[in-house]
Amino acid sequence: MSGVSELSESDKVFLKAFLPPKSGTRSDGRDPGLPFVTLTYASSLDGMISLSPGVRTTLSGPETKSMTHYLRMHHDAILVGAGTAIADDPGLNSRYPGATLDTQPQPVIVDLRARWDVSGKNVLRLTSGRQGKAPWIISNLDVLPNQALSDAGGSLVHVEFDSTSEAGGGLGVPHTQGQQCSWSSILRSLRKRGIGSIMIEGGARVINSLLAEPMLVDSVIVTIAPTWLGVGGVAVAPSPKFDDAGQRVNSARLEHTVWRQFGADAVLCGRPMR
Ligand SMILES: NC(=O)C1=CN([C@@H]2O[C@H](COP(=O)(O)OP(=O)(O)OC[C@H]3O[C@@H](n4cnc5c(N)ncnc54)[C@H](O)[C@@H]3O)[C@@H](O)[C@H]2O)C=CC1
Ligand SMILES: Nc1nc(O)c(N)c(N[C@@H]2O[C@H](COP(=O)(O)O)[C@@H](O)[C@H]2O)n1
Repeated sequence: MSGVSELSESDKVFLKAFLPPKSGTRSDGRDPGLPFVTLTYASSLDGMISLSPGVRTTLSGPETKSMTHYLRMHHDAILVGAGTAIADDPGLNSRYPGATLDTQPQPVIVDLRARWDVSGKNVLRLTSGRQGKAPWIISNLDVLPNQALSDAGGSLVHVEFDSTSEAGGGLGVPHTQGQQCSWSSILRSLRKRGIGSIMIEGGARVINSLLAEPMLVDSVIVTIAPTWLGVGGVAVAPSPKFDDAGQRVNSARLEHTVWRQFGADAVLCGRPMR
């Protein structure tokens, strides 16, 4: 049993405006070289997404879990960072009723330093059972680092390092977190491979850096669970932002927001203010 059930018609209507347009590409005439990007995650009331770094933590209830699998089915790809792949061993497929191999999202893992060993992991188990697609790895390497991955049909999406990242964190991420690729390069490379829409699930580093790049994000869908994870959890907290006068301002904000209750959880949808 997957524990994923059909959404009600009214739940689907609530989500509709925040889903990628049918063609899978942006509808507003802007950059056709970028996919439609949905940033989506589940948060506690204290803004945490897991109990501590590297710990898989269930926040979504059955209704919001079903919503996540509905959203996955409506995107061409689903992306997580290596930290999430290592911590969660995610399946990265859609278990929504009626999902077929054709409607499965393409799993994408950002793993520049080849930290994630995919051997024996859930995503490959699902690939071999034809319940999901073989993952793509975003890396600046030239060949896939893992034999199990190439045997399963996975592939490498080569993206160069962002030349500004060592100097100060080109994605609004402190430079102590090492070299990185620009989100624009990652997303453009995926678009060139036919990805018209992508659901980005996390983890914290991925979400925080994307919140600093509102031009790249089309929709944000956040599940808010009625619980506090407490000090020491992994927080969604983008880097501080300053105006031209050097005054601290809000790091990011949503507009056109709508809220709805799904079981015990609240779901917030909005568009990043640019
Ligand atoms: N509640 C929720 O909805 C979710 C919770 N999580 C939780 O988040 C935690 C993991 O978060 P983090 O440790 O922050 O890891 P993460 O999943 O954000 O991955 C960070 C890693 O991804 C790579 N990366 C990300 N962006 C990059 C870029 N632009 N260029 C180059 N490399 C890049 C780097 O290897 C980096 O170390 C886990 O505990 C997981 O359970 C993860 C997803 C969703
Ligand atoms: N929507 C949501 N709610 C939670 O409570 C979560 N912990 C997550 N985590 C994300 O889902 C991935 C697990 O996916 P599978 O069910 O194994 O396919 C995990 O890696 C996070 O990206 N999401």
